[in-house]
Amino acid sequence: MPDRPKTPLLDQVHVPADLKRFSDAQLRQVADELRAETISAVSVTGGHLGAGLGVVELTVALHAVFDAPKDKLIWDVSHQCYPHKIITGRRDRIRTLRQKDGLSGFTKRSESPYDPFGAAHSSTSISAALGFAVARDLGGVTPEGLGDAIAVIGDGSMSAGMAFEAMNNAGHLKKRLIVILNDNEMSIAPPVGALSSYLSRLYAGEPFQEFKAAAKGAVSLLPEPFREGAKRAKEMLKGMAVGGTLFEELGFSYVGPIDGHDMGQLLPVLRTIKARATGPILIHVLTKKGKGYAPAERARDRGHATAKFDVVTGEQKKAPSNAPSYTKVFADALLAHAAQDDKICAVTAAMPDGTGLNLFAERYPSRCFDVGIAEQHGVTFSAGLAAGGLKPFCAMYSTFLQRGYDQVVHDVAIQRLPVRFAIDRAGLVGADGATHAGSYDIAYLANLPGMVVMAPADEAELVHMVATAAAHDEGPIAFRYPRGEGVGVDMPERGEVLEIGKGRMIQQGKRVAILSFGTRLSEVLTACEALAAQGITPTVADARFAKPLDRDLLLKLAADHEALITIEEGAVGGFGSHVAQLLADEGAFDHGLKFRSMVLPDIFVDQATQHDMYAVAGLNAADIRAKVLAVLGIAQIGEKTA
Ligand SMILES: Cc1ncc(C[n+]2csc(CCOP(=O)(O)OP(=O)(O)O)c2C)c(N)n1
Ligand SMILES: CC(=O)[C@@H](O)[C@H](O)COP(=O)(O)O
Ligand SMILES: [Mg+2]
Repeated sequence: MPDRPKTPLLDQVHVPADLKRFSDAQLRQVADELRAETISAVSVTGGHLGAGLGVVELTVALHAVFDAPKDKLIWDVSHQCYPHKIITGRRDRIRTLRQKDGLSGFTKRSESPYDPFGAAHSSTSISAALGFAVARDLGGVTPEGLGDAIAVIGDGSMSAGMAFEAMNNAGHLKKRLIVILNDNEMSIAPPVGALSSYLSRLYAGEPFQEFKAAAKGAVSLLPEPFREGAKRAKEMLKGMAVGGTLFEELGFSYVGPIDGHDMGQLLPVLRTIKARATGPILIHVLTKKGKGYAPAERARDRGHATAKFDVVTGEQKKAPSNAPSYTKVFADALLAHAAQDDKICAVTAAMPDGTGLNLFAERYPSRCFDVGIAEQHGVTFSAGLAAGGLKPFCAMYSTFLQRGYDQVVHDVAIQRLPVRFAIDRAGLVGADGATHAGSYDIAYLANLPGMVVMAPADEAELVHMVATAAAHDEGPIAFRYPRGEGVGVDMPERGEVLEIGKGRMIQQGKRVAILSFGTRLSEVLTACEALAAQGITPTVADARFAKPLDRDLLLKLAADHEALITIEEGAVGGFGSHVAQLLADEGAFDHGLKFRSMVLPDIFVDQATQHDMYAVAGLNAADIRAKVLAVLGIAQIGEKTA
């Protein structure tokens, strides 16, 4: 077991109230110990390291000054919440982070009263905090009471429209509300966009102590030692073109920037604001992502997410890979098409590395657009690019595309614009858990008129689907693929354009047919090997398309077998539902066809390995085999037929 750091003061902190006994000097030491404990814990679990290290001092200061759980501390995205978890009664389980039956890697209401609001998708914290503030003032009731509402939001997350919708509303409502802008000049990748440049201009070249306190009276919110500097800063501000910060224009008092690693600044500012704030206030805190751990500070992503690692060397312990990831296969295939067709361009919403578009950006910088955390804009921007005659590949994680759904419907589908949706992280994703599961895209896309929806069974199929999407100019088209490695099949030299709406036969069998959509096909084939030992040979087909369906293939499978099973890595309402609808409409059930649809269960599956999550979902080879036996009425030893 790796050595645990010595943490004499932190050992005395079981709940945040324990911090109140400490002097400011001791709180500084608690922060140091908390940083060491965070590094130690993440070294054995892996996870989001850099963001948490950047807010260690802020976490201690907030909990020392405010009174959680009565005061509602809401972490945006909440990938920075590990230090918060350690000092809110979960230290004993911190080395179970992101594992099956362990602590979630994000805040979660069901996990602790100190997590008043769950998150994992970004830019929700100000809206939620404003809701708490209004509930407090209108006599709302929670078991812990309702005090201050404090949102901590990063500079990357601040770029999303939703954050500004909340600021706009909060400035209007004028409730006491505290927003802490944690500005580390980083998103997952270096942040992009005009807001990022604006934030940099707010503090460029000035010492932290010279607060730009709000022209509208925030100077009075500052503790004495800071007032003089603040007044000087205010004078300076008057001379600047901005005249006041954007946040002030939105109705917030603005305090900052302050050094988020200096408890000597954090504690007095927070105490004064707690004592005096009346309306909405934004505190601009400057931090370093990865602070205090050299390998994270040095890393390109500032230690945003890491595998397990050696604390001394920082070396990550990654399992060797046997096949390229789906992400890399997509990225390489897209590059090959982009080399032939200069109309191809690519859009990512703050996930260049995660979607593989970092490679595209390197090769074709003028045709690659990182729009920041702005999925709604990213989708409609892609629609505009398509309307303008380009061929945009809008690459987003399934779970984040949810945020741009109206744009998919209203701006893309209704106008039949040929946006190519490359949907990564489809299905269950593992350690990030339910918030990041790509469970719904088949259902929410396949119901849209004119939308083509594909899923590759393996990485070679993905290459064909990229080619198919590149060639498809008639309307929107989507292909979805999972997190992680492919299955290790031979790769085609170039992608082949698939016939829209046509599936393929994999093996001919009898009695039961299994129609797979996506990468469960390898589990189906494993199940078939086990069934072969029992003398059962199912027919297996790969649907390739959930929309449009291969009507001929479906009707043939229905006609030639006594049972048909569909399987997909998606929630109910997707592929299987569309198959059932078609078969019902065609009368295929009128003569006794047995039909089963294997989909994700109607629960949010908690984090575990992808394999274990699929076991919970009942979509692994053993479950498929059991389903085949059950539908054929062949009881397994110790089991009933279904
Ligand atoms: C809606 C949405 N899109 C994308 C992401 C992926 N994501 C997680 S953290 C992150 C960067 C956040 O940057 P910032 O808010 O500055 O926090 P930092 O990591 O710098 O502390 C991104 C893009 C997300 N969680 N939610
Ligand atoms: C917090 C967040 O949303 C991202 O950091 C996410 O965890 C990335 O997931 P991948 O590891 O699948 O890229
Ligand atoms: Mg940031």
